[in-house]
Amino acid sequence: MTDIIEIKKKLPTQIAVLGGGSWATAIIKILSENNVKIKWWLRRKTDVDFIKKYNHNPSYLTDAPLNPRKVKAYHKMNDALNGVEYIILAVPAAFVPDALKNLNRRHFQDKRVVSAIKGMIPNENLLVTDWIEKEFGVPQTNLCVIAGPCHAEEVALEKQSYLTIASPSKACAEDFASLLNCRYLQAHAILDLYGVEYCAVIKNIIALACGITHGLGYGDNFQAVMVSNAMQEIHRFLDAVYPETKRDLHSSGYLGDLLVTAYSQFSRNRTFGNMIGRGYSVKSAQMEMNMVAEGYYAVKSIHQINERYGVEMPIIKAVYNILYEKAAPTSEIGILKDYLK
Ligand SMILES: NC(=O)C1=CN([C@@H]2O[C@H](COP(=O)(O)OP(=O)(O)OC[C@H]3O[C@@H](n4cnc5c(N)ncnc54)[C@H](OP(=O)(O)O)[C@@H]3O)[C@@H](O)[C@H]2O)C=CC1
Ligand SMILES: O=C(CO)COP(=O)(O)O
Repeated sequence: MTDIIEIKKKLPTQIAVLGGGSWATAIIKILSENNVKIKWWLRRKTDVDFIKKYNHNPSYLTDAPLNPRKVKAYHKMNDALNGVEYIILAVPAAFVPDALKNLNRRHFQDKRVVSAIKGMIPNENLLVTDWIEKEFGVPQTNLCVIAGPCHAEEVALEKQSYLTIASPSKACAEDFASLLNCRYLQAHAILDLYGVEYCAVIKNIIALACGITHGLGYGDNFQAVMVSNAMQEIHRFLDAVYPETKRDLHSSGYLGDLLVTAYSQFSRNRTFGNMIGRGYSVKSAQMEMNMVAEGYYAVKSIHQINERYGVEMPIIKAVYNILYEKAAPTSEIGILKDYLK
């Protein structure tokens, strides 16, 4: 009996990763450092074939080698989900309903679901974990999110990084965090699922705002004040929507996540905002970027959710007006200037 338990302990954990972008690729690289088997679903058959042949993602983090003993690529999602303990979602939020449209509750039964997504499901204005619970009946105790200041590009370079794994279930968060710890990454578990998830969504909008102001010619002095004000904005919103007395917004899962995205050269949200500040239209900025800036979709959801709560969120309002109401960036940021202190 003891022998059987020991053998079971040594069996690799089977994990499905859904999504073929930079973050999915980075997460697979991290997980491959541990005792796991990864079944990786990508939407393009040509990408699946390329990975099988060359053990690299042809389109994102193309230099990161993939370990073929641990990683198998699939084009059929059903095959990728077969027999796994964890399902990691790494498709940008706006595409999640379409990507999962052929799945049902059975596919999620008795599995832990990890959202690596920092965005909202548009139209429904739901956090990804809320949507998964609603659509597939996954209990909250089997849900967690990956957050924290971590860009895929730095993971690919094995630069020391940290992640925060949040779940209302301590076991779920700790078990998953233990699968990520490796020589260049530390993951820690916390219990504030919604707080972390909302903060990760809103910080993308703030990074977009930082890009807009940079594009308009504002400097570091202005950005520092805006980021400080943004943290207060996040604080007010979370207190209204999901109050939690033990939440420490200064920790890296919240403030750290905001800082890295607001300041990093790798941030898609900041890059997208910068183009808007420099005079690109939303359409042309999207076409030029070829990667997804979640903040573009998220600002609409947060703006609409906040219509119910009425929290003072001048930065969110300015970004919403610029992206969805065709307001001129110069005048919106001009108005914002008077709010900030
Ligand atoms: N990149 C990062 O450093 C981090 C990203 N995140 C989050 O991870 C999530 C995924 O982002 P990321 O990997 O960076 O995105 P990328 O922009 O790198 O890649 C986008 C991915 O989405 C796929 N996609 C596009 N349209 C669809 C669709 N209709 N159905 C299914 N898949 C589609 C693309 O496929 P194709 O190539 O075939 O077009 C591609 O695989 C986001 O929520 C992001 O905020 C979180 C932390 C860090
Ligand atoms: O969330 C991220 C890093 O923590 C990625 O941010 P961007 O999507 O702006 O690149």
